[in-house]
Amino acid sequence: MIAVDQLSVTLGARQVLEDVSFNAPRGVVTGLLGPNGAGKTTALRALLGLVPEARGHVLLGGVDIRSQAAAERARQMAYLPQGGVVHWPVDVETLVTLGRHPHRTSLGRLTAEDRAAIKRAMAETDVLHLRDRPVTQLSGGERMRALLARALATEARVLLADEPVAALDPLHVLSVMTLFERLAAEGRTVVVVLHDLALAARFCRHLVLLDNGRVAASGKPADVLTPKHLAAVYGVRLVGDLGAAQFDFAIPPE
Ligand SMILES: Nc1ncnc2c1ncn2[C@@H]1O[C@H](COP(=O)(O)OP(=O)(O)OP(=O)(O)O)[C@@H](O)[C@H]1O
Repeated sequence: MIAVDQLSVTLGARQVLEDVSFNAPRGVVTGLLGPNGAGKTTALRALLGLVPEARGHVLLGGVDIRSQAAAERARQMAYLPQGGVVHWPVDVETLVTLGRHPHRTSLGRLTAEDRAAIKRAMAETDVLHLRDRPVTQLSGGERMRALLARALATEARVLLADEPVAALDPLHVLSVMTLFERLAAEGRTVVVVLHDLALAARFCRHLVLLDNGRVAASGKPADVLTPKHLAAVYGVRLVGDLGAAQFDFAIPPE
């Protein structure tokens, strides 16, 4: 669904991405991995067409994103940026409503479809009870969930999420990753930047491992998260099996 072909980005004097090629298929969650500074955020921003310095091609459903107007891209691709910073003291529901902006032809009244998408996104991220709270007064994890709700409210066919679970507690990590799995199973393309390798092994059926601006490995988790790759890219030794954690968490039944 997304095909990245020979993407290169030079920022200032620094080559941040070099001949990066990978696919993010529909129907599965793709994990974008790599150490700090490997180029993950730059790659996501280039997928969105937000890096003017980018060379190479990003195809969405076979169409080069450069041939699409920005408004069309905004309807097709939703983005959750890293860090969860919000400067305006707007309430959560107003923030989530911004996710509908690419669909709206005027700033007039919301349609029933808009309202349903906003409510669904807030329910899926467990922020309905926070809807009237100023975003600037939320905890880091609550704010990240509100920002995720904004991205989901767009109902784009592609979701790009940069470290979406870094600030979340174990239950919300599981519910957000499970939500990504479901969105992918429904036919969307979901790309998630993760640092938690065990989580990547568990929820991502496809992985792209970046190292110093290049693709070190891509494919199935078993082929990417090998002791050799982990040692070469992260400088860590794999102890045990990433797919067989000694203990685990699960979402309790209702
Ligand atoms: N505007 C810029 N000018 C010069 N170098 C930049 C610029 N933006 C990012 N970089 C560099 O590009 C490299 C990749 O940055 P990027 O944010 O894509 O990494 P990342 O893999 O997302 O890292 P992290 O895991 O720390 O979030 C880093 O070394 C960073 O310092």
